[in-house]
Amino acid sequence: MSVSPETITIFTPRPLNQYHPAPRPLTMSQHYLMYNQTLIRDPEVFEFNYTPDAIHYRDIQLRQLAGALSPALQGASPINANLRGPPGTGKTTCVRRIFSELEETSSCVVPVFVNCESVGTAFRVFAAVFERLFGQQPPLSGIPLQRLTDPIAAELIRREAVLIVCLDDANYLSQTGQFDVVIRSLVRMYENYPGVKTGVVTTISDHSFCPLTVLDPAVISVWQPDEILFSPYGEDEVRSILQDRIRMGLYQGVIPPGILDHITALTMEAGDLRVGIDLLKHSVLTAERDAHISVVEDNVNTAYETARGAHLTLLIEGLKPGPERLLSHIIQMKQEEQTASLTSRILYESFKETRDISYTAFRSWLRRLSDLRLIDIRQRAAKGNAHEIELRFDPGLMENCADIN
Ligand SMILES: Nc1ncnc2c1ncn2[C@@H]1O[C@H](COP(=O)(O)OP(=O)(O)OP(=O)(O)O)[C@@H](O)[C@H]1O
Repeated sequence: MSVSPETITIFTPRPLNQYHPAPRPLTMSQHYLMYNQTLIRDPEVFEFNYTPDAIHYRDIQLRQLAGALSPALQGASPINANLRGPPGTGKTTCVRRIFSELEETSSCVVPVFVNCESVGTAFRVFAAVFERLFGQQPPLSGIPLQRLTDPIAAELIRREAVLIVCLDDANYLSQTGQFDVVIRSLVRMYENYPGVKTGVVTTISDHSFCPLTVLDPAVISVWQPDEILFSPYGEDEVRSILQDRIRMGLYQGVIPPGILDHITALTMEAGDLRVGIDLLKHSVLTAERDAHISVVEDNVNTAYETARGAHLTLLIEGLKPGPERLLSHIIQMKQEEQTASLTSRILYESFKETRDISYTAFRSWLRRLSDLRLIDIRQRAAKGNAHEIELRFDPGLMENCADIN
């Protein structure tokens, strides 16, 4: 929420220019902030679930998603959509935007957003739908799913409404073995409850997760989603998105151009826009703490250490047990310096001694670690198919963040 001059009180942050009384000559003390000054105009802008007004570089994807869901506005079943792309490429942001437009446009569309990382079962998915429709949690847990789907279907029919559920980070449902049952229960609802219309939007950032391998053919034939692809942002795109956040969230001049370049470079290195947004926030807080009126490189570097650790911990915690064990193995080999250069073949041979694993599964776990930018896989020049494996961060730091071994 932005601060307007009318709402300023003694306890609310004031724009910087109100702290510089014009008549007094400039002194060194005016280059430093008072205890209650802030460089942040709108803290909301840096919250992780903030939906920006302008979603740049995603016009095509927004149109595709809107096109798939728009039949719901006429009371018809929407087309299911599957949004795929690496973390931080704007999938969730695009869904939230289209969902809020649907809600503004029609009361006969009920969009429900479910974060599958925290909601891992069909029961909890339908409990979220129940809560959205009735404004309260279902009375019981541990009851048959039908005790939820019956009232949900009746309410949808009563309202003549179309239900659209977004399963954000849907790949997590496969960890609990619930992907098939959740998709099946949603897309085939019309069979048990004639007249009910539903649509499903899935977002998937795990490159190695292929829904078709875990879905029953009978579910696949009804699900049939439009595939919407989200490619990683280039450096100029990252800079411009961050620039936009700066304009919305900070006072003018707080991030000098050279500092934005530095933050952009670090964001590209981390491979996730979230790191850049987090860096902006933490660099500014560090600058405030040091009583600067603009961010300096040291503030960014200090903030980067914190942001990088937090980001790494989140990434590693989100891994499935298989890739996590493989990462742990790579860290161990790197720390023990068993080999000057670690090729995928050497790694496979060594990892295979610890567990029975096919080369195909190994390659897919390796690819997952690379997609998350935890490792680099580089083709070795003039060495046929040999690939070299590098950790993207210091092994000690990775071990600390993951607490794995
Ligand atoms: N095109 C964009 N314009 C402005 N902000 C963006 C854009 N794309 C992403 N963001 C911001 O980057 C952050 C991460 O985006 P988002 O959560 O949508 O990514 P995601 O692809 O869903 O990631 P994940 O797969 O990890 O869930 C959010 O703060 C979001 O506001």
